[in-house]
Amino acid sequence: MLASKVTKKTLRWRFRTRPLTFEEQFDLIASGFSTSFSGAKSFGADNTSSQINLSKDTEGGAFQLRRQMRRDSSCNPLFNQDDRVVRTSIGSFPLSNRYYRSHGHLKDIKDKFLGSVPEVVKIVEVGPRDGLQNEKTIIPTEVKVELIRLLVSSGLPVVEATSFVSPKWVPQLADGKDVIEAVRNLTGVRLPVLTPNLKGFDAAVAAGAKEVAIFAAASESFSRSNINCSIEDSLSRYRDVALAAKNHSIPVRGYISCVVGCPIEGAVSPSKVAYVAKELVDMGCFEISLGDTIGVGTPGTVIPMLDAVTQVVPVERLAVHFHDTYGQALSNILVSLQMGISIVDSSVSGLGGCPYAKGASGNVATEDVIYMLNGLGVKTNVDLRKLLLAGDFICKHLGRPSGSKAAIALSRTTATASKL
Ligand SMILES: CC(C)(COP(=O)([O-])OP(=O)([O-])OC[C@H]1O[C@@H](n2cnc3c(N)ncnc32)[C@H](O)[C@@H]1OP(=O)([O-])[O-])[C@@H](O)C(=O)NCCC(=O)NCCSC(=O)C[C@@](C)(O)CC(=O)[O-]
Repeated sequence: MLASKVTKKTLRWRFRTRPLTFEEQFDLIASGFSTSFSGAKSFGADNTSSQINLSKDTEGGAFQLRRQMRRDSSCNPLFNQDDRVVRTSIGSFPLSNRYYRSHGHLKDIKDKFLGSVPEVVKIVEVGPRDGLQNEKTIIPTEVKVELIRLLVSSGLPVVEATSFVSPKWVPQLADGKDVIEAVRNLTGVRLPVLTPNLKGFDAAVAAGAKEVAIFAAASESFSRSNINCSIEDSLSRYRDVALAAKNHSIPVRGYISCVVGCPIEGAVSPSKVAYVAKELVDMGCFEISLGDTIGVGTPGTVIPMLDAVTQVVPVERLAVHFHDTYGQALSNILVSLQMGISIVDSSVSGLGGCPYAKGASGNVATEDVIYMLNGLGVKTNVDLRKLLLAGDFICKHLGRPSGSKAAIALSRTTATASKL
């Protein structure tokens, strides 16, 4: 054991010859050594190095050992970080992705216990639309545009930018045209917008939108409260939108709200969801996002719903869209992945809710989803560090803490680590 006979000299020797192992690092902490990280190194995974400062109050007083240590990706994640730090309003984030990575043998275990969790998941960021549509105050257009830019720069492949709905119904997104005009030339990302009818579709295309989304519901009452018409009327309206989109070669995504529960009707039958999903696919939607609008679902209700929908729509064309009202979103996402879903909607900092679903709290936070997927070794292309900055940016603007537990914990963990 390292801890029992540790001296300044032996520590120096060990640090010089090789990085400390996982167990040795924990031994050090257990034996009363303090650790902190400092220094500044270049970007890039291969040539970064970390400086670990160790100190211990011994009989002879405190001594410090400072040593440059090559970064070792197999090390304990507590130490597995480079030392660039970003300071934000809610704390300091290490610039490295600070999370507990899966180890090499995970694949076997995953195969055994996690079923068909995909290797790559596409995240559809809905914060600028689903998140901001629910804010009490109107967010300035420049802030929305900057949020989208920050989200895009984090590597998110799809960022739902805004809506072209009636400004009387959703005044928060009345500036959809200005937002799209400002971001339409961003490259390497898809920026869909919500369009409830042909009027919205025409306005979106005129502003430069290259992808649209239509939104139906599996609950009659919710359809009337959200878009002021029955499910059948909405489908007929959406057929017109889908046809117009086809003529413009514009891809259409389809949403279904209330896939497990409705704020007015209660439980929603899986067969109803499957029916609407099939109709949306038949009219030309390339992807269907299944929304638990009021976040009441648990794996117990999500599994039968997905089972019914996957009978009529290929699983690779399905996305899940969970709100975290009851704290069930991540477990619902995990079971969805196990059932073969590989597209997940989420919202930075857990922004959101639906203005026509009373009590619907925020969407699952993108940071929390990425943290979980990173832990599972699932690729997303999203840089968690940059995502944290986007979340910090919007939370600062809104003047409230992040709704992402991972974002809050990462800032706290860093603060604690530097005090150890
Ligand atoms: C669907 C309508 C328009 C029907 O609204 P309506 O009042 O029944 O329609 P209307 O045709 O009688 O139009 C009323 C007025 O709105 C105008 N109008 C009509 N259409 C548009 C348009 N596209 N853009 C701009 N203006 C429009 C129209 O021109 C008219 O203006 P006026 O003559 O009175 O001056 C309305 O109910 C509406 O905009 N609803 C949108 C509601 C909404 O955005 N909800 C949130 C998004 S859904 C969601 O969040 C759930 C989801 C997707 O995230 C998944 C989940 O979580 O479950």
